[in-house]
Amino acid sequence: MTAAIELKGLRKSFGPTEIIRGVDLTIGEGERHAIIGPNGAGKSTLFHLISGRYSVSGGTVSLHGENISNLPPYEIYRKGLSRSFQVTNIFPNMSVFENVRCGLMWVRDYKYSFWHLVDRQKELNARAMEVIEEIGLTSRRNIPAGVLTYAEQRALEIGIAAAGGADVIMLDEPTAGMSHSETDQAIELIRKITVGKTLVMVEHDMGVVFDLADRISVLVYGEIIASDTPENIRNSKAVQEAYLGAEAEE
Ligand SMILES: Nc1ncnc2c1ncn2[C@@H]1O[C@H](COP(=O)(O)OP(=O)(O)OP(=O)(O)O)[C@@H](O)[C@H]1O
Repeated sequence: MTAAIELKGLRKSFGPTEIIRGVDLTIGEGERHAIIGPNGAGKSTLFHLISGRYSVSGGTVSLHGENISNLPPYEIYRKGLSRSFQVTNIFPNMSVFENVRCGLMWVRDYKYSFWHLVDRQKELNARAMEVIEEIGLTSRRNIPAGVLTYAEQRALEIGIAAAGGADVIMLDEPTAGMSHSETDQAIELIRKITVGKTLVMVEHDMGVVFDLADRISVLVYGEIIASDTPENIRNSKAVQEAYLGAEAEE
């Protein structure tokens, strides 16, 4: 298996408290991988360590075999890893179209000269329209993004995360706060938009996780206690005791 992401002995402390306590994890290219675990297990922290928002206290993060530990997020992005945020980070006063186009301008290896931009106007516009079509917002393309419904904003955000051509997409709780039908639509969108890419997501909704993920890692108190197929995770006694069982009892 070729690794899209490889974590080796990864550690993160905040002051004296160690939150991520030696994580080893390999996520294969083209895999859809979910990270689950109880509240406070360190899922978001792990997410931020991979995407470069937090510096690592120990160990390494590799992207396609290259050590990216402690690189700034924009450099990691240029190397092909794109992430969304739990809180939407679109520009509310800009139109849907402009938001997507803006995301596209960050395509890795893109040259940021003005003339280069002008040259690529048509190509950019056409690609932006394709992305908007993919996320089902064609009829909403000219309205300010801030006017979209919550679910539409999340779809836009997922579209922007994928638009730049990154081959590793990280989504933090992509269906949080959605209704059942919105969640179903989001699952389909994520499936569609990540074809041929690697997906890493943190998600609380077990329906989403078991529906989308090829493999699931279970993080408990900063350690991965299991990393396996959905079926094996569902049947794992250790996981049930540490996490799923505890949830079922709630
Ligand atoms: N910047 C920070 N400074 C200090 N402590 C932090 C920081 N970020 C997270 N923590 C602590 O690390 C622990 C893990 O938090 P984290 O948000 O990574 O967990 P999580 O598994 O994502 O939780 P949840 O499912 O509730 O979102 C928590 O005890 C939290 O208080």
